[in-house]
Amino acid sequence: MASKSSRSQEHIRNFCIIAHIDHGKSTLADRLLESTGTVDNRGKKTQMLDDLALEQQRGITIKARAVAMRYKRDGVEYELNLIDTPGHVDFQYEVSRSLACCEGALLLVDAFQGVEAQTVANAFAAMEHDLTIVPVINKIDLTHARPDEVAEEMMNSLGTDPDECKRVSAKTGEGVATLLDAIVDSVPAPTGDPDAVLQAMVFDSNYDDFRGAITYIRVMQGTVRKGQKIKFLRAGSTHDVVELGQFAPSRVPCDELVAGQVGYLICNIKSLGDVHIGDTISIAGNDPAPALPGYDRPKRMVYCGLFPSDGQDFSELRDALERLAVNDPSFEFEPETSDALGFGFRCGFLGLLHMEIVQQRLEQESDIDLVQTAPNVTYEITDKRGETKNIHKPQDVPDPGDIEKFCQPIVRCNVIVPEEYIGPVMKLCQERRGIQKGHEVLGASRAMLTYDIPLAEVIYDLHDRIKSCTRGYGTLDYEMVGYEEADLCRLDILVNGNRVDALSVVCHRADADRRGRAVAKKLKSEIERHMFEVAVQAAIGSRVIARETVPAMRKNVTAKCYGGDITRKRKLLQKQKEGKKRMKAVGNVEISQKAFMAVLTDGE
Ligand SMILES: Nc1nc2c(ncn2[C@@H]2O[C@H](COP(=O)(O)OP(=O)(O)OP(=O)(O)O)[C@@H](O)[C@H]2O)c(=O)[nH]1
Repeated sequence: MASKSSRSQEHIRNFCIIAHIDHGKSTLADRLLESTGTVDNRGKKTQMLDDLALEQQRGITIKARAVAMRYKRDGVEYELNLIDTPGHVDFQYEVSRSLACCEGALLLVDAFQGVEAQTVANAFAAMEHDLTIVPVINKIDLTHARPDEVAEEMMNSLGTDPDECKRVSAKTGEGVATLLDAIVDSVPAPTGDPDAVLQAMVFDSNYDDFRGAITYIRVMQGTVRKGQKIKFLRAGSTHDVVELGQFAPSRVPCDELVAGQVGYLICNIKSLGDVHIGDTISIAGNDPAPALPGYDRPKRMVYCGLFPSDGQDFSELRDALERLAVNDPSFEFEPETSDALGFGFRCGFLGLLHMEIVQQRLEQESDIDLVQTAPNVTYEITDKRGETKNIHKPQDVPDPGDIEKFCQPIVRCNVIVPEEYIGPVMKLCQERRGIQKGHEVLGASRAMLTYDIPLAEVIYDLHDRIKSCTRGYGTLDYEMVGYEEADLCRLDILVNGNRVDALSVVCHRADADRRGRAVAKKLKSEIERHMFEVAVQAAIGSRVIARETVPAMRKNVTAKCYGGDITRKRKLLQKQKEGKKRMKAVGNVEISQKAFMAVLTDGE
């Protein structure tokens, strides 16, 4: 039932929960919803803010969610707007848009794990948005909880006051009532003139099969009303407000949302592609409010090829990607043909986890068996004519003679490790061409190492290698810092002189010989013998740097059939014909899809 929301701003608090993965954001959100009576604990599903099937399956929060809670104290009713945000570095842009809609942040740290890489990254992001930070130590019910030490670590690494740290157990609910009072008393009320021209920030969106795009907004100034004509300033599109309201935690329509409030709009928008996170909403008429700062098109950091493992599923894969893009506009895809794998798509993702999640969702929601090529990054190349281009595919890199400047994306990595693993982690980062930028002691025999590392050296397996060389205790967080020139080259693979596009890679010139030899050796072992010698070469431009030879077949495979019964010969030739279907011809050489797979999916 629609209700007029006439909340005065002084009784509104907008805050989010930020933390390292698994430190308890979603569980604490459940407790806050319960303690304010927003949900009763009879009907609730745990982690009710994680509603994407994959979130519940993987136990991680992928999409931000907003919920309005009513909290009564001393006869006054407060509206507490909670935004639960993804903690993973891949979704940093969504975290920053959620922070921009809040005045406060609960900085949650596990009472046993202590400060981790994403704790630091998210705390710095909250400070950049001038949010009031409420330090919270969670899981104090754990046997090995060490809240005093963790409070010390937080002071050393984040400058928080140990006496200000709220100590809670999101599992048992201990300390949650005190935390609610701290939110009311510490987080400032929002400002903004409800009578000014409407200016609202889009901080999230999701797709409802019946109502289309649901746009999450924070009203910065003015008032948005049901039936009003509004404009998305960056997208340039205008829409009528069909429904608006808040989530508590399901949708509760109301007549208006005033400056300071967080809620949702429904405008019969059929595709999430028309809703851009970070966009500004204002009136559709003349003199709209100015666009809010901080809007940024999602930066795809990682690309890979996705191909149906069986050629017939191409159209199914296309339909599945289109369906997924409606609900997750942050990844992009375009058709690509590969002489190795046939028809497929080149996809761009926010990061490695995002790529994994999209691939899993595709395979779950459309049960297509996918082949994924090794992920790579976007390079910035300036040619001899001074023209700079972003290159997403290795085969599009120009020949060496036409390259003036070859730049690669660099990320700043924060690695938090127990002191005994500092040596192995430093060695690993140096092997990945990292430049050390910092070494901070965090107390409790832990340290934070900061390295600038090429993104191409991070995306494939640096996170796993850090986990394995620190027995799982190390944590990694990174953020883009820019592009830097490097001595890079395109390494090509030729079969009897014909370049195999799908096998071209970008690598450091110093690595090219090693990688060329390894790929040539692997491909040689996978290519079947022909009636002639097959030369497998690795080359940089016209310079061959490695060669392997597949010797010619010495005898005719059907020879042993002569004199044998005709059916056996026919069966053998039929088998050969079957085998041919899965072959890709490169010049006069036939290479099996298995051979390409062996090379394409290898991270080397
Ligand atoms: N013992 C104990 N376990 C907790 C507490 N809070 C959360 N947990 C557990 O810690 C794990 C992670 O909790 P989540 O709430 O999913 O953590 P999160 O930060 O939302 O994780 P992401 O959504 O992946 O970022 C779950 O198994 C929770 O049951 C607590 O106060 N005490």
